[in-house]
Amino acid sequence: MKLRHPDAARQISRAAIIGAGQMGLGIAYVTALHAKVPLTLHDPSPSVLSSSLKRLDKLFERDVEKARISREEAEAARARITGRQGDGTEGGLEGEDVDLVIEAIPEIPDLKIKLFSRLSALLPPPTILGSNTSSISLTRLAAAASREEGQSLTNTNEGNAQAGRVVGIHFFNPVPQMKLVEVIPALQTSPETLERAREFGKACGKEVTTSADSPGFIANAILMPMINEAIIVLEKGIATKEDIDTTFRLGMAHPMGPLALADLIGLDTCLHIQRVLLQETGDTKYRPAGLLVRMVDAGWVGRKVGKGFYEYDQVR
Ligand SMILES: NC(=O)c1ccc[n+]([C@@H]2O[C@H](COP(=O)([O-])OP(=O)(O)OC[C@H]3O[C@@H](n4cnc5c(N)ncnc54)[C@H](O)[C@@H]3O)[C@@H](O)[C@H]2O)c1
Repeated sequence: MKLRHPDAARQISRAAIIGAGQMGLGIAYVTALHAKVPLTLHDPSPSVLSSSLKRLDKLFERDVEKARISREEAEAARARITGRQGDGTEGGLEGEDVDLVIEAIPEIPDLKIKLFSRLSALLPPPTILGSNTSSISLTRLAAAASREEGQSLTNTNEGNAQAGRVVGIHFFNPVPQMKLVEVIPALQTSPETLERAREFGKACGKEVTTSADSPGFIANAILMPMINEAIIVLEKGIATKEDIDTTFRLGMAHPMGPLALADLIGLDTCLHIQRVLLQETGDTKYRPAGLLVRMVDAGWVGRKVGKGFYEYDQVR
């Protein structure tokens, strides 16, 4: 493909990923293996960080055993990943020559807004500030990046440059297997940033789609109401969880049913997304199912803890 913008040709030669949960570690995997970009993987929780690095070792080992990659490729990719405790803004990234940051922290607007505001103060443009958000407005995150000590830089050259390098780079779970990246420009995103994000997605071995900055973008605007409805059908006692999932697997040729998929995504993440959709649209069709809220209250948030709608032996 011909690059339209000279800046878009700038290589990503160093990256940082913030949040080493299920998405952060998957993004680290494809960035190191396919895009061949060295990176630091940050998480405030020492236990999450160490279990994610162990999980990465296992993922590389599994792909070598399955002859998907050679041992040399696996070792070279693993050597590109360094774990670092913290959220990247407390001495983790200062002065680092990073071309791209992708955050994969929880789907909570205030958390992401604070992070973008801190990252923008730390890493000047043209470092791209990417978000793996499933539903939160990139335009809001870009506005947070163009604020300094609470003051808006909107429509100044500096503010435009700060906000123009923010973009949504939305990977799918599990990242090593799923072949899609949804790229979402904020209203402020520059064409160069958009093109570099698309090129990065392709370098990670993914097909890239583009969505406008609208609640839930393409994927979750459609998927989350479906998952929520499946939970409501279960809650009303219309069918068992197995029969709901079987309906989608065998009746609609989905690889997994909506309740099993909700467990894979994480019920906490589903609830956060549903709340963002409700808040952003004001449309009560996005009201989260009561059972979803109760399950999250109970801490039964899916595969990552071993229990959601189903039970799992392997906990991350
Ligand atoms: N789970 C999915 O299927 C899926 C798919 C696509 C996108 N996403 C999006 O990816 C993001 C992460 O989701 P996940 O499933 O990996 O969640 P997760 O709960 O597995 O991981 C989140 C990680 O962020 C860390 N964290 C918490 N607060 C932090 C902070 N302030 N700064 C830095 N790190 C912090 C946590 O320790 C945790 O390891 C969310 O925005 C989610 O919407 C999730």
